Amino acid sequence: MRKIEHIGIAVKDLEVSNSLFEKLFGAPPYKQEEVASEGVKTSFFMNGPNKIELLEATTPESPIAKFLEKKGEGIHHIAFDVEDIVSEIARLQSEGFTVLNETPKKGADNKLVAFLHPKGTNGVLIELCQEIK
Ligand SMILES: CC[C@H](C(=O)O)C(=O)SCCNC(=O)CCNC(=O)[C@H](O)C(C)(C)COP(=O)(O)OP(=O)(O)OC[C@H]1O[C@@H](n2cnc3c(N)ncnc32)[C@H](O)[C@@H]1OP(=O)(O)O
Ligand SMILES: [Co+2]
Repeated sequence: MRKIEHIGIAVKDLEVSNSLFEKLFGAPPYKQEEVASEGVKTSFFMNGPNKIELLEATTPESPIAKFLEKKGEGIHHIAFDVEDIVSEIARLQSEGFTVLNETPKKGADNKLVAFLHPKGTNGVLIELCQEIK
């Protein structure tokens, strides 16, 4: 893991939060994208070394919907940039972490992603991201 790729924030209403974070950062989101497989629509701010990802649920079954129900709006996950997600998954599994999807899946912002169960990482949901070249 080389650096934080993005911090994911669960929000109830993406449009409302886009306006709020545009005031905070002084710039609009540089990208908005729906990831149907995750039941989310997202917007990305700060197109640099550390990004902010806002996520709104698009289905009641979405992990974001469940999270909002249980915990309300707030930091949802921390994503780390990895060079080779397949070998990183194998390494983490050998270290005893629970990888929620052994096969990397297509995420937002042109990435392959995988997640670790928060129970094994002191209550913090960790996402691995590999840039699709
Ligand atoms: C891919 C697009 C985009 C990208 O960057 O490319 C994204 O980031 S998409 C983000 C949304 N997708 C995911 O989060 C996928 C991984 N998440 C999951 O598989 C689930 O959310 C899971 C397994 C973490 C929890 O699902 P479950 O059905 O078990 O929900 P529960 O409410 O029963 O939770 C069990 C237990 O975990 C705690 N929990 C849940 N979510 C989080 C979280 N984000 N951070 C910390 N802890 C979390 C929850 O509180 C429960 O704990 P307990 O002590 O039992 O109350
Ligand atoms: Co993410």
